[in-house]
Amino acid sequence: MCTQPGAALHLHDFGILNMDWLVKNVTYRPHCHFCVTPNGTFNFIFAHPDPPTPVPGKCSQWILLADHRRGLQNVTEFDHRLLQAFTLVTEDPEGTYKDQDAVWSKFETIFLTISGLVHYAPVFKDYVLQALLELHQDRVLYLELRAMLFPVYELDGSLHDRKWSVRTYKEMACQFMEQHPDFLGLKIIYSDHRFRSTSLVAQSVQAAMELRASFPRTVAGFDLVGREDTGRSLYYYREALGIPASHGFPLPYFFHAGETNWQGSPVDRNLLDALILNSTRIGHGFALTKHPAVWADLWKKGIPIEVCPISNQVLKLVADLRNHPAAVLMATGYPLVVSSDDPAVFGASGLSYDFYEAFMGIGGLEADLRTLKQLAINSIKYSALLPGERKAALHLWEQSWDTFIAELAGTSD
Ligand SMILES: O=c1[nH]cnc2c1ncn2[C@@H]1O[C@H](CO)[C@@H](O)[C@H]1O
Repeated sequence: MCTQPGAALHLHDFGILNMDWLVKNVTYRPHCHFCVTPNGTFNFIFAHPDPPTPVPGKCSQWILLADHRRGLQNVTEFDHRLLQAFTLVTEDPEGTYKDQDAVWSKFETIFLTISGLVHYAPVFKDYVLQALLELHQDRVLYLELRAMLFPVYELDGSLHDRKWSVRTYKEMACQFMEQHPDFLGLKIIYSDHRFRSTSLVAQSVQAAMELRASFPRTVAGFDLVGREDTGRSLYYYREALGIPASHGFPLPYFFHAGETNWQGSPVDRNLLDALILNSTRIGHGFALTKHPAVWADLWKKGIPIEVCPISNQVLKLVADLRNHPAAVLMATGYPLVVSSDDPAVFGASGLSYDFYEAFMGIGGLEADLRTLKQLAINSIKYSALLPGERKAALHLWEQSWDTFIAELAGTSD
């Protein structure tokens, strides 16, 4: 199914582009080294002439990948091993990931593993362009990216700061838009991990305010990411998250909240704090139906839930999509947007697969073209686009929807 999904509002920086590209393109570039950690996972670095010595006990000596491949009998098998290290895909998911701890552990390891590849400046730029291409081919017209903005490095080890990364995201998006006038760019939701100390999160909130002030059209706001069940609650960070308001600085929040199967824990209570902290949208909001009062209040304020069906299945929040809480939300008319979270890590791509799942599994037997249309319109309506940008996006989307319908009518003749 290649519909007109509109905007992708819930995506994470380096989980969006097919991991095959990292294996086949990036690891074949010159000066790519790898080492192996005591747990058997890979680390990568691009460096010339020599990479810095790894911290003893943390990783083996660096090995130049080109040399390593030259010495191998079966390069395809090695590349397959790399690909397996970059995704959650396995032939035996139930056996491989016995519980949520197992799947989340590998999930976080993947982001660490690919970090040395994607944070190398030339790769970083190409990643953005390639990812936009993949999403654009899937007819996504605009995206909002949760990005951690870790330092990006050059071959000589010099580092770029967050501002450089935001500027580069912006430049790459502009470059892409010049070649694809039917694409409307991206915005960044700067994100920190919910495992960090309160003082570090306070620093990140301040950094978010500075970034938002410097790039008001590119930086949409701030979020806290990472596994909620084992991470810290929004309440835990209340002082840090109160900093913008205490300065009279309107920093929009886009919180992950209630991405849990539990009820009555600080984790599902994140929904309450997301409401109190005026979150613009809620990521996942899986626990929402267990909190009718919060549900009603969020609804009154028009706060949409970002639903990521494949992510919820892979990370084991839902066994049967037909019982996804979003089915209840959709049946009641609660505003939803569908997104794909980290499609590359899940072995999917773009946004279509999640639209398909939402349509087939969550929408029920009466889901039809109107469902798809509403979801796409929601993705533009609830985006962080400015009013003028939103109007343009809606106009562009309507044109592509009309073409899509005409094509559909044509094929059924
Ligand atoms: O579905 C999700 N829920 C919570 N955190 C996530 C999800 N997907 C990705 N990340 C977080 O984003 C970081 C990479 O930018 C990952 O390290 C992971 O913690």
